[in-house]
Amino acid sequence: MQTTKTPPPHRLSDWKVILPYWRSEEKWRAFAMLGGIIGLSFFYVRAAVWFGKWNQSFFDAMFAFRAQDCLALLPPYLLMSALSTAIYVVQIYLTQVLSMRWRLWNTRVYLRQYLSHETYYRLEHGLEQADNPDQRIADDLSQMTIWTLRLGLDAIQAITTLISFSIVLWDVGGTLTFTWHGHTFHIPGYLFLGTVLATLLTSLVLERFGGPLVNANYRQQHYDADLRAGLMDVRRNSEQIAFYGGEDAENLRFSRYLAQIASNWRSVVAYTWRANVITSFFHQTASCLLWVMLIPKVLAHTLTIGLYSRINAAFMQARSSLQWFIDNYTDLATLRSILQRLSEFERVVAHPFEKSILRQTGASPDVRIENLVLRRPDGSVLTTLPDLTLHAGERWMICGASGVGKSTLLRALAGLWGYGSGTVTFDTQHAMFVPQRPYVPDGTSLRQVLSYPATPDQYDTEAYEAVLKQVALAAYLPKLEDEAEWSQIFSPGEEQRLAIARVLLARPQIVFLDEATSALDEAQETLLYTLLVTLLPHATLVSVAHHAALRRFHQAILTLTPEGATLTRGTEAASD
Ligand SMILES: Nc1ncnc2c1ncn2[C@@H]1O[C@H](COP(=O)(O)OP(=O)(O)OP(=O)(O)O)[C@@H](O)[C@H]1O
Repeated sequence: MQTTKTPPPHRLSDWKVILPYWRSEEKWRAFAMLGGIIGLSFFYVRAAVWFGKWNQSFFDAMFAFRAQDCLALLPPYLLMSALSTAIYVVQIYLTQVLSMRWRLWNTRVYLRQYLSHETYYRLEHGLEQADNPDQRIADDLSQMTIWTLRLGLDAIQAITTLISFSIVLWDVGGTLTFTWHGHTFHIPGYLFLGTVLATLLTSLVLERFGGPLVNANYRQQHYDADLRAGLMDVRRNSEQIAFYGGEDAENLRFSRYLAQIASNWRSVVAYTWRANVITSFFHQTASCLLWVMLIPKVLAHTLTIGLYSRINAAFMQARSSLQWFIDNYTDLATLRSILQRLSEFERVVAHPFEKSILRQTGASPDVRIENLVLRRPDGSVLTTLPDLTLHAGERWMICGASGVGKSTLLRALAGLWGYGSGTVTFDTQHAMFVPQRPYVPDGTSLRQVLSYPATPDQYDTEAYEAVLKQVALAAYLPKLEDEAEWSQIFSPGEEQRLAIARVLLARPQIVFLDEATSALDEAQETLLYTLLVTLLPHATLVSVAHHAALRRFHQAILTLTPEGATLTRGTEAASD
C-alpha cells in the first residue's frame, strides 16, 4: 500500500523502539558483548596516550642521536601495534555479531506482530495507516541496529576522550580574572567552559536551521519505498499491464513518484547545505576562538610556548570529541527518522483492530448470524441481515448485486471485517475459507502448495495424487515434488481447481467459498461442486456466486440488497 503523508511529530517515546532487545531473554549476552566492545574502545583511548608518549620518547632520542635508545623502543611499539590490531579486529567482529543478533531478534518480534491478528491484512487493505510495512521490517530494523550501535559506540568514545582532555583543559587553562563595573570576576576553567558554550551554541543554531532535515529524510525514505513498491506492482502484474498496453500509464505513475523524490530531495539538499555551512563555519573558526580565549593570558604574559602547545593539543582533542556530536548531526537525524518510522509501525500494530462485529467459536455445528449490520469503514451501512441459522450440512448460496457486500459478509465471518455490529457464531476451528483468487505460495513444492496452510507431510502421496486427478489437474502429477514459481505457472482456472483440491484434502466441516469457481466454465464448475457435495456430504457450504447453474447445489439462496437480505429455501431456490 502506498500513502502520501507528512511524518508524525517527533516524540521522545520514538527512542523506546531501541529498548525491547535490551530487556529481552538475550539481554545478558547482549550487555556482555556491549561491555566488551566498550572496554576495547577504552583500551583505544589508553593506547592513543601510550603512542603519544612513545612518540615523544622516540623523537627525543632520535634528535639526540641516541640510535641504541631508538632501537630499544621498537619492540614495545611492534607489540603494542599487534595488540591494537587484534583488539580492533575483535571489536569490529563483536559489533557485527551484536548488530546481527539484535536485528534478528527485532525482526522475529516484528514478524510475529505483523503475522498475527491479521495485521498484514489490515495494513494492506487500507484499514490501518502504515505504509510499506515490508520496508520497515526488512530495511529499517537492520538500519536501526547498525546506526544505533555505530553512533552509540562512537558517542561513548567521544565522551571518554572529551572527559580525559577536558580535565587537562580545565587544569592548565587556569582561572580568568577580570574587573567589570568595579566588580572583580573569577571564572575557573574558563577555557573548558568557553569550548562547551561555543559547541552548545552551534548545536542550537544547527537545530534551528537543520532541524527540518529529519522530516525531509523521513519523507525521502517514504518516497523511495513508494517507488520500490510501484516496481514490485509492475513485476506482479506484468501480464495485465502488457495486455492493457499500460506502459505509458505506468511511466506517468513513476514520473509522479520521481517528481516527489526530486522535490523532496531539493529540500534534503537545502537543509543539508544549511547544516554543512554551520558545521564547516564552526570548524574554521574554532582556532580563532582559542586565540581569543588566550588573549587574557597573552596580556598577562603567562603564555609560554610549552603551555600553548599543551593547551592547543587538549583543546583540539576536546573540540574534536565535542564536534563529533555536531559532525554527526545528519546521521543522528537519519537515525531519528528511522526510529520514527518504526515507532509509528509499533503504534499501529498495538492499536486494537476495530471489531464491532463479534465472532464467536461455538461448539454447535450450526452457523448462527444475529443482529448483523455490515458497514463501510466510514460508518455507512452496506446491508443488514436478519437472524439466521445455517444448520450443519446445509448448503446456502449468497447472491446480490456487485458491491452490495457479499464478500464483506464472508470477511465478517472470517473475522477480517470489524465495521458494523452483531454476532456470528460457528465452529471456527473446522471451517475453511476459499477466496476468489487462491493463494499460491512460490518457491515451494506442489505438494506444499496443495497442503497450504498445513505442512506437506500432513497427507500421503496417494491423497495428493487422488485430489489432483479429481480436480482434473492430473497433468501436474509428475511435478508433485517440483519447487517452482507456481503463481506464474497456473492459470486462474487451474488455481481455483487447486483451491478445491485443498478443500478435499483438508475435509473441513464448514466451507465458505467466495466466487471460488468464477474463472471456470459451467462444466468444470459443475464438476467441482459435484466433488464437494459427494466427497464432503456432511459439510456445511456457503457459496458467494453469480452463476445460476450453481443454484441446484444449494438448498437456500440468501439475497443481499442495500435494504436488507431475504432467504429463499427449497425447490423455490433451485428453480428461481
Ligand atoms: N478496505 C475497504 N475500504 C473501503 N471500502 C471497502 C473496503 N473493502 C470493501 N469495501 C467496499 O465495500 C463494498 C462491498 O464490497 P464487497 O467486496 O463485499 O462487494 P461484493 O458484493 O462482494 O461485490 P462483487 O460481487 O463485485 O464481488 C464495496 O462498495 C467496496 O468498495
